[in-house]
Amino acid sequence: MAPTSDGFHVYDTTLRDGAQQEGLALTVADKLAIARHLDELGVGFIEGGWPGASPKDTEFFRRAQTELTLHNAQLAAFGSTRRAGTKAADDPLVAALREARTPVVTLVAKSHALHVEKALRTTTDEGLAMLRDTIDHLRSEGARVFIDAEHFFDGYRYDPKYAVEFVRVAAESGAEVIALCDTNGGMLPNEVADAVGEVLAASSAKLGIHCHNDAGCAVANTLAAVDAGATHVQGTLNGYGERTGNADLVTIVANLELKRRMKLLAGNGLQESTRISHAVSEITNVPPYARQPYVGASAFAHKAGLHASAIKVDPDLYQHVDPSLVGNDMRLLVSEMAGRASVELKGRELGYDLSSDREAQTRLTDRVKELEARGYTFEVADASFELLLLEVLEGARRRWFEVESWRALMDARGGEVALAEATVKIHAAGERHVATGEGNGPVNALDAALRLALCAAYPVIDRFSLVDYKVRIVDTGHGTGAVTRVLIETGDGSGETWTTVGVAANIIEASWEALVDAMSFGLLRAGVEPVPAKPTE
Ligand SMILES: CC(=O)SCCNC(=O)CCNC(=O)[C@H](O)C(C)(C)COP(=O)(O)OP(=O)(O)OC[C@H]1O[C@@H](n2cnc3c(N)ncnc32)[C@H](O)[C@@H]1OP(=O)(O)O
Ligand SMILES: CC(=O)C(=O)O
Repeated sequence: MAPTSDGFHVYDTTLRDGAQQEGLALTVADKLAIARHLDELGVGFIEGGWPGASPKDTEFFRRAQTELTLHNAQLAAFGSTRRAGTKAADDPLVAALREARTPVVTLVAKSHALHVEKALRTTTDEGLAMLRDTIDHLRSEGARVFIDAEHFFDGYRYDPKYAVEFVRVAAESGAEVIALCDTNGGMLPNEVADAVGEVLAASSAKLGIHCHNDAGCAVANTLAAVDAGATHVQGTLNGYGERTGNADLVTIVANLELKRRMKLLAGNGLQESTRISHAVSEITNVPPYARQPYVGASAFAHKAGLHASAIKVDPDLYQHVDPSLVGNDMRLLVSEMAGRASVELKGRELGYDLSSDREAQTRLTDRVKELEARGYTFEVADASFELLLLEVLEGARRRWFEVESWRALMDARGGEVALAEATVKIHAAGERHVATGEGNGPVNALDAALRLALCAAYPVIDRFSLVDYKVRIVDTGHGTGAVTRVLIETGDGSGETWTTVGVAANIIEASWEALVDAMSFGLLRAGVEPVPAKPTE
């Protein structure tokens, strides 16, 4: 039976469990900024952290009271139940939860009998008393209380009676939600579904699900729990989290909204999800994962020629959903696996209509395959591909300058390169330009010299800068004589960048080719007229 979305909770724990990811360290300002993005995404609850556990999280909740205006979400403070043998009213960490003044408090409590005995070093009766007492206390202070039943599924396997009793006590004490946690992330979907179904048969509690991805099943387990009757899902943006991460909240929600027809996010949240996922990556400084479902840069990128030929007829033939539903875009990749349809669609993406010129499609496809066999790669070098496309269409390479000669020298002293120097001689705008550049390496010096020579003819070049430079040996059988591929990313200060490729046996020569394409494409983008064409030899 399909679940309904009435009263269904989408609960985000990026700022608490997500922040437990190795290498992720958020400032209070970062946390506030991410909370605003999550609210814009339209989740129902944002777990902000554990007040009292660290000064930063205490500060986050203090500042949230005045600096965070949420339009869709309620803020939740996370913490544990009172310690064994104490009173909730006297527990300093419970006091910090009260002082966070959030509408919701989420308490983590141990639902695995062995963990109560071994980790808390107390009895299961005391474990249940800690749960009951802390819920009572926080409810009497006016908070809505949710429970994270830690290690629930392992605990259910170990001692189902205690695990079910835990859920019953939590619900009877007034907890609104009991989120069953696969804390160690080792469950499989059928195990989760069975346990959720059985607990629901034994209790009327509202159950939630909180999964980790250690067995690669976090999203599948979450969906299995929803199918079995859970009505509260927890996850993190981009699947951040301890070890292999938490269930990716956007993937969960996209699956439920698009495939189960549930409306879960406020407003048009789902359509904003790609943008928000990437905006949060900027804040966390964790590079976006290109193959992330729905929102990754490669999620709707098509490389195989046969796929492109079907997509040309109808994109749905090779896509499980329309990318615009999650704010993503379809992209066509041109490579040695391209066919005519690939280059036609890529051309369309770049603003060129090749649809009626089958012969040009064939020539371009053949040229791409021939160059890729020599080590070029066009799927990431759109700018070099566009220059190639124009060359095929026009029968000649567009040029903005003629290269008379170039050279690069290195001066090594005491075993270290002290200076690299390059001289470039070109003809542009009817004149000969000679420039010398220096740099910390020969490519850097060549870049400086070429830029200087070109600036005299085309002042716009001054805005161009090298953003990234990557080298790869593509023919590993030849040691130092192998073929080298260079990819250069160039920007013009507007935030837009373009990538070009060069291939040669010599790294400097490969870099020069990519640099020439980089400057040429920048001039093309800037609308500068090329010099009159010479036919391609
Ligand atoms: C599954 C999860 O991810 S839950 C979230 C986990 N997150 C974190 O641990 C991050 C924040 N944690 C912290 O800053 C610290 O661990 C604190 C402040 C919570 C506790 O610090 P400390 O007092 O130094 O103790 P420590 O880190 O060793 O934690 C163990 C204590 O917590 C108690 N404890 C552990 N789980 C629970 C629980 N669910 N309920 C009550 N007490 C608990 C243990 O019994 C132990 O108490 P004891 O010191 O009296 O023996
Ligand atoms: C509470 C929690 O994060 C867990 O059990 O995984």
